[in-house]
Amino acid sequence: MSVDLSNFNNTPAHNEFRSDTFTTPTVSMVSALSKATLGDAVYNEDDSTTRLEDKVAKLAGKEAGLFCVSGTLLNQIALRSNLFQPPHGVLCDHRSHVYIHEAGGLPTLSQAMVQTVAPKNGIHLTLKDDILPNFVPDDGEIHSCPTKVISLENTLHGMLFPLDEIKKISAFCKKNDVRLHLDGARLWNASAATGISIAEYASYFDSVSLCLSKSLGAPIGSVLVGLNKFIRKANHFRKQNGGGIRQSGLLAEMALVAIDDNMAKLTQVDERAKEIGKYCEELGFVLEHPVHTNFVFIDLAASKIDNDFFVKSAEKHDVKAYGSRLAFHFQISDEAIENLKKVLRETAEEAKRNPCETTEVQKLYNVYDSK
Ligand SMILES: Cc1ncc(COP(=O)(O)O)c(C=O)c1O
Ligand SMILES: C[C@@H](O)[C@H](N)C(=O)O
Repeated sequence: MSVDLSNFNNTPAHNEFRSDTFTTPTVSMVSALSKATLGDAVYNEDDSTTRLEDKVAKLAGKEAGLFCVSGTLLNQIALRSNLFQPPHGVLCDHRSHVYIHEAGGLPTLSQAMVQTVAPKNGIHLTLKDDILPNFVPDDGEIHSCPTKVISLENTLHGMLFPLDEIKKISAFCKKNDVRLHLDGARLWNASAATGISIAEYASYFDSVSLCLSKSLGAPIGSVLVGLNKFIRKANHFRKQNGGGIRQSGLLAEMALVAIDDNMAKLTQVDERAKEIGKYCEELGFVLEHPVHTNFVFIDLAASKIDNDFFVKSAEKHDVKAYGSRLAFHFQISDEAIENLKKVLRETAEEAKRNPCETTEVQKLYNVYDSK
């Protein structure tokens, strides 16, 4: 029976700059469904799922992997599995996804206090300037909440976390009985940009979550990697939170193709982001930080940009974009890049004509606008 899969070539993500989470399954991913096994993964009886978990664990040099439907669930069960007895704190960058975008999961699921730090260098946390001044030792001081996990993110807002700093923080954690977690939703991007392997990065962490549904293009899923004992406990918390998946082989086979097909496309995507970052600066825009990988963050206030004007111009030129962030991925078309440049030019002209002084925080999306 031949099935017409050509629809999967017409991705709605061709003009999508809101996020790389909008990437859609390719024909090769959907074709792989025919290979999927149909075991019940809650009983650990699905071969396709096991193959995916083993593949990612091997790539990361870890003993085991756990497939989950989202990076948010993985981060939260990973952090919970690294925590034991409250009072306990999780120290992270003030922009971290585990703090900003996971709906208060840490205080809810882990009863943890989040100790956020704004890095002095504006790019990434350092042991000396950021962690040491804010770390709370577990020294018996009954007024304090000891830091028991440090959670890093690489990339964070598309920015690379330097390996030499990771090494320093990891050594500190080991010396002070603190767990180290990496939100590696885009560690694929970091590895492609630096040439440092996933395993090298992961070797400094107790746990790493890796998303398959962003820059790699799988429709659903992330994999958590760590020691066998840790993954067994994380699986327990996954089930507790309704994350057990039955016939996940269908999703796993698409994710396996995503890894094999799309890792090689990441550096080309970064080049496009850097091209647009440079174009923004040539137009007189101020960027929030350098473009390291697949994100451009425009400082709307410093650039005097009226975000409403930007969004309306984007709509006019068939570009999906909002706010200060432009995300790049392998499914964006050349035409969309040219249309984005038109939007940026128009917005720059408007910012010169009518400099915008409001600094309204742009929501990533407004739930009242969606279904
Ligand atoms: C850095 C980072 N971590 C975790 C997540 C969560 O992944 P998910 O959207 O699959 O819950 C995201 C966003 O998707 C992210 O950008
Ligand atoms: C919004 C956030 O959860 C998502 N990870 C994104 O980067 O678009």
